[in-house]
Amino acid sequence: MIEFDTVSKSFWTGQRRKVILHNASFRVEEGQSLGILAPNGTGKTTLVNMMAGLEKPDEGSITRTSRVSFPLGFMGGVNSKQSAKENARYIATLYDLDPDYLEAFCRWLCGIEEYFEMPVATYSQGMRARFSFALLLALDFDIYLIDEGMPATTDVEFNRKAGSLLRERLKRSTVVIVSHKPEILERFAHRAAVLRDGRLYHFDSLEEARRLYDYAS
Ligand SMILES: Nc1ncnc2c1ncn2[C@@H]1O[C@H](COP(=O)(O)OP(=O)(O)OP(=O)(O)O)[C@@H](O)[C@H]1O
Repeated sequence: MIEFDTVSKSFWTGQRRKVILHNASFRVEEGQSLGILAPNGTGKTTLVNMMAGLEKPDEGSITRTSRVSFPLGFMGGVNSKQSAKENARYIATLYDLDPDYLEAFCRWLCGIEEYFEMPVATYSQGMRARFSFALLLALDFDIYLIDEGMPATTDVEFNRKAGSLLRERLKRSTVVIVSHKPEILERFAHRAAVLRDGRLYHFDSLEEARRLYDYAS
């Protein structure tokens, strides 16, 4: 479970206070995937980062009682001076996994050949995305956080392998996905919320959420 209790978050832009969340209280229970619709720039990434524990609220508290993933696509936990191999082996120790397994899994899924032994700083954006996606798939979480849908890389083989693994994983996990496109949420969640002017409006169905979203856009 992830629980937000009277959470507020805003940023000072130098001219005004940009409110992301105002006094929000809600829960994400295991088994109840949630899609959050929000226009660009309204705070999707900030919200997901707070759920992951990467960003702190200004006020209120966030409690996690499940294993919550880092956001799909997040590279913050990867040391770019080290290779994918070194990163994978180190991250395995943090999650109490067999380093040989994590290394072999990421090597197989990424398909980045000799770059697997080179510093992550030398990778293309696509190679980085593949590596972080592989790490997320190698680890087992109860709740997966997805910012703007599945990152489609330009590598067809990777998309095929990672896409089918992710779909399998998500069948038995809970997903929180934020997006500005309702059609992206459809594949993952039935319950939905709309983030608007710092407030989260919750609905039992995506259709209802979509009505408010379309109306207010
Ligand atoms: N550290 C910060 N300082 C000031 N403003 C910030 C900071 N982080 C985010 N913002 C602003 O807060 C707003 C929400 O940012 P966020 O990245 O969460 O939105 P988003 O909905 O994910 O955006 P996008 O759809 O464009 O990726 C944006 O206007 C952004 O410029």
